[in-house]
Amino acid sequence: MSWLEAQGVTGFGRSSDKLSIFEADAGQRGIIAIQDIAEGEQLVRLPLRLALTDHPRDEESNRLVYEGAPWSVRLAAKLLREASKGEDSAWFPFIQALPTSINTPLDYEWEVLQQVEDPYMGQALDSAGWLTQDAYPRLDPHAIGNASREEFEWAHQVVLSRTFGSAGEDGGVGVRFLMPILDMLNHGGDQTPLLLSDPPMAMDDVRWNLVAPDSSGSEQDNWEIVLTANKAVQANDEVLLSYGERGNDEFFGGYGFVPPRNPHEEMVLFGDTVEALEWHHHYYPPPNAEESHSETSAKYETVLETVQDQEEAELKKLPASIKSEGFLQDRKRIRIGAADNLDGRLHAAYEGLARIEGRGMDHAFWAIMLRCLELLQERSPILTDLSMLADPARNPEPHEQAYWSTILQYYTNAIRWFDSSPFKAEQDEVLARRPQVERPEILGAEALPWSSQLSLVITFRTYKKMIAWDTVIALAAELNQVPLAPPR
Ligand SMILES: C[S@@+](CC[C@H](N)C(=O)[O-])C[C@H]1O[C@@H](n2cnc3c(N)ncnc32)[C@H](O)[C@@H]1O
Repeated sequence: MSWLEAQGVTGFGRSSDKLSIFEADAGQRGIIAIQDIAEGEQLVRLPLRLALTDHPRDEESNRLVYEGAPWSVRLAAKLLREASKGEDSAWFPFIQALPTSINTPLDYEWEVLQQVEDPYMGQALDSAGWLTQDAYPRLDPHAIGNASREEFEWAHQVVLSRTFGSAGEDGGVGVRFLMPILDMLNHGGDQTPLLLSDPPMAMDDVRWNLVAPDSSGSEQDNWEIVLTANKAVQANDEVLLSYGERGNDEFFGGYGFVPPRNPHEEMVLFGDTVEALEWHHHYYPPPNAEESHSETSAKYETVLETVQDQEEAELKKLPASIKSEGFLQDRKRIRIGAADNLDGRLHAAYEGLARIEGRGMDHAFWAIMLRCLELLQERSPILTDLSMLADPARNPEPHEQAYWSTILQYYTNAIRWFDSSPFKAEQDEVLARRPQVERPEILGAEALPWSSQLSLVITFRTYKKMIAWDTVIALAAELNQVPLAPPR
């Protein structure tokens, strides 16, 4: 704390200040209000020079770290160089306060990770693991303060779970940084009361801003990070910061937690538009059986070109600095979100085909519903997951258990409702057109010992299934074949 004061931090560490660090279960820390806070109050000012930063023009990193290294590797290397200086590092007290172990899925048992069931999350975890494997041997020992592989893995996870980014001039990320105190704030994002499609409430209490010297009003000739209350906070309440409006993959993969009832959660339906069209062709062969192969290809090409032209036009509008290989790859993915949020490209592609093939204009909705049902069929049943989450022997926390019990009831009714609707038989018939694929035998989650890791994995995969079922139900309602929504 005296280090913070010496560095010019105000609003934190003295008995008169309104915020303090608290320690919760399993060594997790957070920030708590120790006095009532009013909305709009400026709470903490942190000089920017306190931050450990990375940006593309950082000369030291450009000299020491291999070309093309991602920002996370550059910042992890910088952290390790400082750590190797011990007490001589200007960041010694900050480094001392970092968690010694960071529990993200990268460290999970293999059996537990098999239960994720989402191939895209699986791929993301593989690439994150591969990135550290690949980076370590490429780093000169000087670049990482002679750190061991384990130390590099630790630093990389620290960076992935604690870095902030400032907005760049072109709309991308400018400077990425690790900042004492700011990095002690836990995430509170948007949260819905029950279903992911319900209206959300913002759970964050504070925001941070980068303030230039002349506009800050402070006497210091320094850029500062200023933490301000978004709303009134009562003494003894935890103070939360939103890490951003993102789907659960980023929270789970990078930070190792799954935010409850996140309205920004998404599920990938296809890797890209080409895959979506191939899938369509398998399930919905041309209505005219006489059609030649080249005629069919020409139709699909036309639709693909139209969608790709739109994609390119959208991409041109985005700042160059965000268009990394990973970003472009990710953008190709076709997702569904909560609240009936369909990817426009998928709808356009299926509607385009329906028009050319003379199918009903509802066809796109039927096809997207079918894809959700297929993905649900490929995974373990949602009701089994919900029964585990609602089981007091597994999930002793009363609020969570009560929530999952209500959700179990809702989806039990919803699935019963769907099964008795006209959609069920029609969609089963189409699904039967495709030969069943042999799937590897994976032990059911019920057979594994319950643990906090397994609980997170089951929670993660359940939210995906909720999104898929919500889409099925929303599309069924849209198609208006059934008069009532499932009872709540
Ligand atoms: C920026 S740090 C926040 C401080 C951290 N709790 C600590 O003890 O140092 C981010 C990490 O905090 C934890 N965390 C943050 N928000 C959380 C949340 N809403 N639920 C559970 N864990 C959270 C996760 O372990 C995450 O990787």
